[in-house]
Amino acid sequence: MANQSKNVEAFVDKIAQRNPYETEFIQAVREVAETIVPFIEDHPKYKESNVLERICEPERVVMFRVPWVNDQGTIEVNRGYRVQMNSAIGPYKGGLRFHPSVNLSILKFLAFEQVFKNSLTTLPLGGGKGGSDFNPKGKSDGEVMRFCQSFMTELARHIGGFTDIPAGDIGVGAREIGFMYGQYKKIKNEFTGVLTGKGLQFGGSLIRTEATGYGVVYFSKEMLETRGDSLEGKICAVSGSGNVAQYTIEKLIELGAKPVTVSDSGGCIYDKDGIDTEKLELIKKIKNEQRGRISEYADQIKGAEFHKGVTPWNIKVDLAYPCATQNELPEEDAKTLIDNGCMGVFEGANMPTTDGALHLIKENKLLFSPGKASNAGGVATSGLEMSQNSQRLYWTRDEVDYRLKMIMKSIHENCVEYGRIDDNYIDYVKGANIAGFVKVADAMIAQGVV
Ligand SMILES: NC(=O)C1=CN([C@@H]2O[C@H](COP(=O)(O)OP(=O)(O)OC[C@H]3O[C@@H](n4cnc5c(N)ncnc54)[C@H](OP(=O)(O)O)[C@@H]3O)[C@@H](O)[C@H]2O)C=CC1
Ligand SMILES: O=C(O)CCC(=O)C(=O)O
Repeated sequence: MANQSKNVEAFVDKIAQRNPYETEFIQAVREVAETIVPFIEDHPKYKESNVLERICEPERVVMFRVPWVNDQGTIEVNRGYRVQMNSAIGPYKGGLRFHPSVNLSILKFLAFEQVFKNSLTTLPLGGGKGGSDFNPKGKSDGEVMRFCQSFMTELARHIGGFTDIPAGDIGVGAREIGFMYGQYKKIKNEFTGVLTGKGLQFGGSLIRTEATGYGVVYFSKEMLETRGDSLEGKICAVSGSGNVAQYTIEKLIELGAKPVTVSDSGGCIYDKDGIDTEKLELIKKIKNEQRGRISEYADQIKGAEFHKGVTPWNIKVDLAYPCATQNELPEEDAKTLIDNGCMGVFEGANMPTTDGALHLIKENKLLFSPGKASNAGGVATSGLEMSQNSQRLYWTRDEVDYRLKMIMKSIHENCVEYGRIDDNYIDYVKGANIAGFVKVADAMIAQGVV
C-alpha cells in the first residue's frame, strides 16, 4: 500500500514538474494516477510501454490570436486554443469553452478527461478540447458572431471531419456552433460534419441538446438500482442553470424525482416546492433566450429563495448533481451533504468535486460517479450525430434516445466490472479510469511508439 502511494506520488511529481502551475491538469492526472498506477503495477505491458506518461502529454497544442471588432468599432484580442490530446482510437473529439477563466491548464485537464470519457462511450472517438478566454456574457449577437468567425478562421486549419470534431461546452451553445459552422463552411467550401451540436436544419441530431443531462440521470438511475433504490421521490440539488443543469432537471422531473435548486455564478435558487416542468420552462427562458441571471427566478416564483454568492450544497437533499463547473464542490460542502444524509453525488460537470471532497465522499461510501462516466452521454450523442452525418440520414428522437440509454447502461456495466471493491461498494472512479484506460492504452501499444 505504502509502495503504491509512493509510486503514485512519483508519477504525479514527474507530470507536475513538466507542467508547472497547471493546477487543474495536475489534479485530473492525480485522480487518474491514484487508480491507474496500481493497475499498471499488476499489468507489466502497460509499464513497459510507458503508456500512461504518453497519455499525459498532448499530441499537439495549438494557441492562436483571435482579433475581433466590438460594437464600438474597437479591436479586441482574445486567445484561442485547441488541445489535441489523443487520437489512438479515433479523431480528436471534445468541446470548445468560451469563458474568461479559460487557460491552458483548464483545457488540458478537460482534454485529458475527454480521452477516458470518449473511450468509455464505446464509440471510436479520440480526445481533445479547446476554447478561448472570450466572455460571451453581455456581448451582442453581432459581437459573438464576429468573435466566432475570427476564432474559426484559424481553427479551421487544424480540424476536419476525420481529424478533429469540436462541439459545445461552457459558453458555447447552438448560437456559437451555428456561427462557427457557417465560417468553416465558407473557408473550406464543403458541407461536412466538422462540428457537433449543429442546428437540426444543417446536420444536427435530435437529443444532442438534451443528451448530457439526460445521460447523467440515466446513469444515476443505474447506480441507485445497484442498491435496490430508485429516483422516485428523491429530493435533488442541481447546480448550474445552463445546458447540462436544465436537462438534468428535465429528466429528474420525468423520472419522479424532485429537484429543488439551480444556480449560476451569482448564487443559488432554493425552491422547496420543487422545480416542475413549467418552472423549468422559465429557467430556459431566463438563461437561453434572455441570457439573464438565475436570481430572476425568485422574482417570479412564489416561495422560491435566492441565496446570493452561495452554492446549493448546504440544502438537505437525497441526491446531488453538480452541473456547473470544475471544483464547485469543495470538501466542506461534501461534509455538509454527508451530514445532511445525502446518498449520492453524480457529476454532470467535468471535475466539479475537489480532490478532498472526492476522498471524503468515497470514505463515507456514498454513491459517486465521476463526470467522465456520468456526463459521457453528451459526447456519445455527438458520436451519433457524426454517424448520421456520414450516412446522410436523420434518426428519430426515440432512436437516438434509445441508443443514448444503451450507451449509458454499457458505461455503467464497464464501471461495475472494473470498479467493484466488494459486495457492498463499487468505486466508479476506479471503474471509469481503468475501463477508459485499457482501450486507449491497448490501441497505443498496437500502434507502436508514436
Ligand atoms: N454541454 C455539454 O454537452 C457538456 C458539458 N459538460 C460540462 O458541464 C458543465 C456545464 O456545461 P454547460 O451546461 O454546457 O455550460 P453552460 O454554459 O450552458 O452553463 C454553465 C453553467 O454553469 C455556471 N457556472 C459557470 N462557471 C461558474 C462558476 N465559476 N461558479 C458557479 N457557476 C458557474 C454558469 O453560470 P453563469 O451563467 O453565471 O456563468 C451556468 O449556469 C461544464 O463543466 C462542462 O464542461 C460535460 C459534458 C458535456
Ligand atoms: O460533444 C462533444 O464532442 C464534447 C462534449 C464535451 O465537451 C464533454 O464531454 O465535456
